[in-house]
Amino acid sequence: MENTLHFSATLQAAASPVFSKRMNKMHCQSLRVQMVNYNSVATNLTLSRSNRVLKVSCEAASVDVLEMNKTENQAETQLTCVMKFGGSSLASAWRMREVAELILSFRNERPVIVLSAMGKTTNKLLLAGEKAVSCGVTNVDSIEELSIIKELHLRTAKELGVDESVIAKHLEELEQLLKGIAMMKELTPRTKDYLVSFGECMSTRIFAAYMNKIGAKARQYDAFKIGFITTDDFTNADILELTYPAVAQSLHGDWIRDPAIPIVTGFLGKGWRSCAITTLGRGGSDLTATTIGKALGLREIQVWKDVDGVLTCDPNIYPLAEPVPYLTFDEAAELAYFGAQVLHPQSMRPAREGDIPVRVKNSYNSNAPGTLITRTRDMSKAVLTSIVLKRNVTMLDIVSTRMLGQFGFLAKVFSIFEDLGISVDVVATSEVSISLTLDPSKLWSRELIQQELDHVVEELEKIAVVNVLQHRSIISLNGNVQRSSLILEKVFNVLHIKGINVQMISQGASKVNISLIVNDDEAEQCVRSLHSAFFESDVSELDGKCVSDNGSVQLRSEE
Ligand SMILES: Nc1ncnc2c1ncn2[C@@H]1O[C@H](COP(=O)(O)OP(=O)(O)O)[C@@H](O)[C@H]1O
Ligand SMILES: N[C@@H](CC(=O)OP(=O)(O)O)C(=O)O
Repeated sequence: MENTLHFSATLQAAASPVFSKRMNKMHCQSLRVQMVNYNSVATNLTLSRSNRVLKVSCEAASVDVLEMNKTENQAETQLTCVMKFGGSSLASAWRMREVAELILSFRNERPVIVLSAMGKTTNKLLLAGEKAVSCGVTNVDSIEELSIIKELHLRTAKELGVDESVIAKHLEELEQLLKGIAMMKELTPRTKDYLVSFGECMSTRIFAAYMNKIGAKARQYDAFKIGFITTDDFTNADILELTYPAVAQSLHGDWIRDPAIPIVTGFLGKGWRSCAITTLGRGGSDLTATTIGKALGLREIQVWKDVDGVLTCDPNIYPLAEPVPYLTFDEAAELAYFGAQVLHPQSMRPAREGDIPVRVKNSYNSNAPGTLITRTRDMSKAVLTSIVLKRNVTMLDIVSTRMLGQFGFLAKVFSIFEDLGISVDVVATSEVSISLTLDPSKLWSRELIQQELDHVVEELEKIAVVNVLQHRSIISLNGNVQRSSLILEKVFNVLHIKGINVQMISQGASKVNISLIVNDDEAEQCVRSLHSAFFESDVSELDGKCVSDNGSVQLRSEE
């Protein structure tokens, strides 16, 4: 019945709703799939992607086979994984060398590489842009950040033995752009995106040239030229569905025709109406990586950082933070959403949709196991997984001016936020009042603009008394909410001893998160104490004990 010839085929899935549906069900969004067993074009296709055989009997009579090549070696016809390296992994020529070595050490992988800008280049480009607004055209040459960016990239190219010409045009264009900004005396979100794109465009060009120089055939890609189609929300664009088939076609098509390691710019896209360069929000290269993973139906997505994986809390707040070995997509999304800088908040979505494991690894310590993020994990022993702090949050206490028993109050409040396009983070309600925090992450600066805040308050005051409380922090406790009583008991023990007053508390419907709102100036100390209580002691032993001033657990004093 089935023969075992291996074919690489390009299928026009859009032509067949039945087939598209099946492909979605298999989490195989890629239009290019590998047919392992093949009966006829019209019936009973059995498909596989990389090592996983996805046996699907498909009666898709209208599948169009656009292209079919018989391949002798099935193993080499597909890219296998995506490896993303952030700015922290790529800060210098030395780091680029190490990263190249690391990539090549995975002999059995055929990876797609996604790179961010080198080191702190994105921040420097933004600063240069801000200075250009007010410095005058003739002074653009002397903007310090421009000189630092030029020097870093030229020195890196030189140290790697790569011809400077690979970035010369970009450096020239960058200076022209800054002169344009100086002339216009304004830096719009659209211009900001064009400005920061130079970081990724240059890092990928230097790296691809270096890989070729050392004999590893590589091909550079600008994401905005290979089908990363986004909304036109400059500085925080969303990836559109069209992206998946387009990116799969570009990368897989080139790979089949002429295999070379793809080196893709992270963070960047192309606005579907404007056709201008957009960015996916700070840290957006993680999202580029997971998008490629889903588009190509890859086996694994690796994000390489400068820490041993996702940690139990931000190591900048508490250096004793430890790696979390396993997370679910939902847990990782929650902790990213609540401010853990280690992952982009939207990046888990494509991985979850494609059911592709994400591994967070340390490019400075590749032997560390890192964190594996998958659809499900064993939660039987999990209590608290991580603690995340989001600072400088604005909280609103909104009390209805009407009597008890009035209906429609909540609906009115939320319709005001909807109308003003402001999203709300944490909410707690009673019948006549609502406390909530406003989500600053939609905005480039991650801070709510005062004008917007004034506008919200003005609208809310038509129906309520509003108290604005600024400089608050959200401490988000991610873990097994099935054990919320145990978690809360320990939390309140710690906070009571520390004399910290919780101003609001919310247990999300997501069942992985409990959020506490405290004053900004108490928040870090609070995280440290909670970390000591939960991670530096055996939680099963915590019953009957409490947490001392330094956060360690001891017997209750009255016992
Ligand atoms: N819970 C956490 N786990 C790991 N890292 C965290 C966490 N919270 C904050 N971080 C910070 O995130 C950094 C890694 O993220 P990022 O700077 O975006 O890396 P990259 O530039 O390599 O993508 C770490 O160096 C660490 O300081
Ligand atoms: N360079 C961009 C995109 C990015 O993802 O960077 P990183 O991977 O270094 O966080 C930024 O700084 O936001």
